[in-house]
Amino acid sequence: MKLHYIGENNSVLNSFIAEIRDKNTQKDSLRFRRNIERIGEVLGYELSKQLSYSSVYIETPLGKKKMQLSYNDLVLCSILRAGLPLHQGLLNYFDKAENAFISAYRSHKKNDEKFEIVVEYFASPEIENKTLLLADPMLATGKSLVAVYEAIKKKSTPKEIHIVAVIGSKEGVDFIAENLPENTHLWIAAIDSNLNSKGYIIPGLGDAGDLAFGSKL
Ligand SMILES: O=P(O)(O)OC[C@H]1O[C@H](OP(=O)(O)OP(=O)(O)O)[C@H](O)[C@@H]1O
Ligand SMILES: O=c1cc[nH]c(=O)[nH]1
Ligand SMILES: [Mg+2]
Repeated sequence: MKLHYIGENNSVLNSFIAEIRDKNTQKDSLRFRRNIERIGEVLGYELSKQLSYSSVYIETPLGKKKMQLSYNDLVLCSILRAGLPLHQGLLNYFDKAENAFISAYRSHKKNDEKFEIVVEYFASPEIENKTLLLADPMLATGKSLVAVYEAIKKKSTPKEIHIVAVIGSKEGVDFIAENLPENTHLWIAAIDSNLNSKGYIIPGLGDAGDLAFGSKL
């Protein structure tokens, strides 16, 4: 897996990350969602530099200009719920991409901190031999992304995979590197050192799905 740690260098990206982490600013859920969307736009722009390009002539009212345009068949697949604002940010830039949605949630046994990932809903166009962009803001243990990849693999094999994540843990990054194919790229804005006993990223930001859409039962 090739790691692209975009937040490692100073840029405006880190002011969006600071706002989604900040316990006061993140109370504004509209701003939280919009910041995740803006991070999707920045990561999408960086990712676009790795796509395949060919020459195309564009006719202006006054002449012709040869330009390099990407020709990948993109499928943008996001993991519900927290993936939705990140999906919108990516779609703002990759406006011709096809779209897929998949659900993944943590299922806990009673009074147990251990959990397994349940993947249920999967609505997708054909992914075979296409460029798959898999979006989820949080990469904690990495189990959701791997479970989602296994579910997708049962149906089709993408040509290449680009994971787009906002905040990850070192452990989660290592886990997906071990369990996803070699031609996978990870585009990530921030990597934190720790996970707590409940599998939350420390310091992270809390629960991205709840911050974007409210708490669930
Ligand atoms: O790397 P992992 O340990 O698998 O954890 C990361 C997952 O947890 C979050 O989803 P969550 O289960 O909270 O669902 P939600 O988006 O509905 O809140 C997040 O959006 C990831 O999908
Ligand atoms: O830190 C975490 C871990 C999982 N899901 C989140 O939203 N945050
Ligand atoms: Mg959540």
